[in-house]
Amino acid sequence: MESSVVIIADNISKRYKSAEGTVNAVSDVSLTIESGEILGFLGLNGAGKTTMIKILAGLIEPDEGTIEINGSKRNSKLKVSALLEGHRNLYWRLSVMENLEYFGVLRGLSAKAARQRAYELLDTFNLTDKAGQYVQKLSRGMQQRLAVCVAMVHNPQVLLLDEPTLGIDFDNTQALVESIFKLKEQGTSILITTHELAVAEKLSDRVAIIAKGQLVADDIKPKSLHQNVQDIYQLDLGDDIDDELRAVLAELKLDISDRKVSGIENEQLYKVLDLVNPLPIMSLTKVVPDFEKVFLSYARS
Ligand SMILES: Nc1ncnc2c1ncn2[C@@H]1O[C@H](COP(=O)(O)OP(=O)(O)OP(=O)(O)O)[C@@H](O)[C@H]1O
Repeated sequence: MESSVVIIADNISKRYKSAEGTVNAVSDVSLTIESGEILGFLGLNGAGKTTMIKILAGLIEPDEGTIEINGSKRNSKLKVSALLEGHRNLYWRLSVMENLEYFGVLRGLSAKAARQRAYELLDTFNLTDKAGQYVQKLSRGMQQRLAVCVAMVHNPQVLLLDEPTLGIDFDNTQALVESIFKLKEQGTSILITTHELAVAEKLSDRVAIIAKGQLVADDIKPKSLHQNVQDIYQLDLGDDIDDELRAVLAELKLDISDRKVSGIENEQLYKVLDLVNPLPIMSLTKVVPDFEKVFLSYARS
């Protein structure tokens, strides 16, 4: 299928004025979201991700630049739906189904159409058995999954998700990742911000990176996110490290505990394996590089 562009953000800038001065939250950012893709939009805290999402969703106006949705300059809030970080747009005293019906009708669906769409979404998000449950009785992770359903109830073309997996447990994160993938398969274009590299890697077709308000990359293949960062290894040994060996390893600036050596860089690996000999090696693991290191590598390059 040939891809087409759904959103074009062209030279967007946004400044905030406060008592301390002016913050350039977003500077001259141009970005596209293509039909049916998941774009990972990554950056450190304060990089400008939420500001950009609010602009794309038409919730705030940029100081400069334009947003084009399906070739039209007019921003349509119905075509683009956003779930902002920490905002669960739910009524706690209503049931799951009542929330979906209420928000569906609010956004222009008939009650019947809202209910039908609600059943489809609950199926996609594995929440069908919770339809009658009060929201306040759901776990945090389920509430978050329902919040994404509510954002999707009127079937927007584009979904913007700001840190959707923040503060939810592993099982709910997995469930949410799978459901987001299903939304993509159903034709929704999605932009997602996350601090979890594994989530970005699993979901994104393409990754864009923003640092201090500026776009530093917009076409990274998720699997090559780590390309500028050295591999780091952890070595687990079958016997205790004695004081003499500990002193030698400490000189290499490694993290050492009784039977474990971590923080080993690529070029140190063979030297470390030589030094620990004859201690038995139980395992040697490549550690996923830390989020900040990956981002700083792009921000600096
Ligand atoms: N309403 C506001 N008034 C003043 N400054 C703001 C406002 N909103 C955001 N900022 C500032 O703009 C910059 C970008 O913030 P933004 O929330 O867009 O970043 P972010 O990448 O989403 O960060 P996080 O990951 O922490 O949510 C930051 O320096 C922030 O302090």
